[in-house]
Amino acid sequence: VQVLRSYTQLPKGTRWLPGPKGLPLIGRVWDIPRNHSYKRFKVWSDKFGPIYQMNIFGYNHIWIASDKIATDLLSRKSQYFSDRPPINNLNNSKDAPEYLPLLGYNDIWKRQRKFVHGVMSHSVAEHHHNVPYQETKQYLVDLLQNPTDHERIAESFTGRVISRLAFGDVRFDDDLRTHSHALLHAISPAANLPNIVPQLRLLPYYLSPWKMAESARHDRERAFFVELFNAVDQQIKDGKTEPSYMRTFFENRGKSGMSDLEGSYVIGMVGLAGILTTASALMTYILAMCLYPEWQVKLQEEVDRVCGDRMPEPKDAPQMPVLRAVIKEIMRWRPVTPSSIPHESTEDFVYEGYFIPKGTHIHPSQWAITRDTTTYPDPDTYNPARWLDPAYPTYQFPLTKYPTIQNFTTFGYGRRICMGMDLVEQELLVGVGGMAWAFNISKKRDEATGKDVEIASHDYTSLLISRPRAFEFEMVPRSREREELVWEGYDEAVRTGEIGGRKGGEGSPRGSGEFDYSSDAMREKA
Ligand code: HEM
Repeated sequence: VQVLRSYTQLPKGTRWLPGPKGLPLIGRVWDIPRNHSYKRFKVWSDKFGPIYQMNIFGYNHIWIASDKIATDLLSRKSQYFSDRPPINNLNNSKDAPEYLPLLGYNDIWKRQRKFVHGVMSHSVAEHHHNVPYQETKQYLVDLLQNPTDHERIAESFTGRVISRLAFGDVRFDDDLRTHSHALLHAISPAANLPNIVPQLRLLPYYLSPWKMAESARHDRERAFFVELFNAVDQQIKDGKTEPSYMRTFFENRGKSGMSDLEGSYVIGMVGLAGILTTASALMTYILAMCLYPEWQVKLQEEVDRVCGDRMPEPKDAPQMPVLRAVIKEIMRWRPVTPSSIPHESTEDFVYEGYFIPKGTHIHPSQWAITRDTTTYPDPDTYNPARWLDPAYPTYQFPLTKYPTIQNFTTFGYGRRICMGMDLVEQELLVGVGGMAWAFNISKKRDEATGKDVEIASHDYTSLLISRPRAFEFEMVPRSREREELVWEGYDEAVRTGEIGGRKGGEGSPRGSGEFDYSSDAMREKA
């Protein structure tokens, strides 16, 4: 029936997109690995072209490996391509007012997106109240003490930032992290079978381990969001004046058209969206500096020239094209969501003679797009020069403004483009800039052999938000003076109340001064 229907559906004068041949109904599902499936989709785009299709489990899917085609469809024709496919492991992801990024293209999404746009624009106008810069002081001190724990430390940094911005209080960072990991697991195809085989959602509750686990996760998340809502309510009653997205919700209660529960969900979701994504990019920076140390040297030269003895600040950005190039290349080289977040079409559409039926799932395949050799020569090499040198097709002038990560392909397209771009930019400017200012990062030296411990260039997790798996590296302060400055900046921020300081209020344990300040040796090595 499926095949027959597809033949009768094709309008006159149009044709189907090319694509891998498979069996009716299941397509080529056996050929799609559960881990790093985006690499398989790239192999097919190399074979079938920058846009191809395949039917899997009754759904028509299209993969796009070209920024131009993705822009043509998802941005220029966004009125037809702004829906989302359902996440089958969640209960009604398209219509329940709970998951803004996963909602269908409907009135609930429009209302929520408008509201979030309003609160975040205010935050952007206020330069996010300088929160990312302030929290970097703790980020650096945490790294100083325990660099091997950099994954948790990066998540804590982004968690503290969004906790303060969204809820006016730093103390929700840990819980936000926990819930964002749980949600990521629930929605990732590699972690839950119903996200690959949609028919599994038809199983009754008592036969479905996925439904049971998801129901428990959902209830915990709901309770947490309500707790956040009540906490801000209490802050306001106590006369605290921290600005926050939730506070804005309270101030406009009734005007946004959202119930209190919906408001708590929307802002809770923004909180969850803001943690693991940016943290992944911070982790990739460490990996990139181990593998391409020459860029650490170039970056540190710029940081020292522009900032000297102080940490980079957002206002330095126009004078720091190398820093912006290092960041943009992180986003290109190892996209945070390499499989992308798919869109769904709401109307039949004909693109250059090819028929795209309504209900098609569209994947702007970030892995393939960022490996398009016409735009990115030698794409597997981490090379920030492609943003700085006029010899490359991606170079843009003036360097006081470009490169910028705003609207970059890895933030998606059209009406569904990421809402956190400005915040990400700030966090990475100060987070990456701060690391370059404070630390030398390098491969770990094997004491026994005296050689570097080799690390993989691409050993990344397979969840929707991808990050490097644990790898060995060294991160040491660039000098005793820099270490002291990191502590001084932190102490000062705690003293003036800019940041809360360490949990439990035990004050700042000073560094031991035990580091091997091998910056000169490292530079030579680089
Ligand atoms: C490196 C960091 C980040 C990356 C790479 C990223 C990437 C993305 C992508 C690819 C999408 C889907 C776009 C599309 O469908 O075309 C998205 C949506 C979204 N992002 Fe981000 N994101 C990041 C950080 C953030 C942060 C920090 C926040 C908020 C604090 C945020 C909030 C959102 C929201 C609310 C959506 C849903 C938009 C919608 O469906 O209408 N993101 N992001």
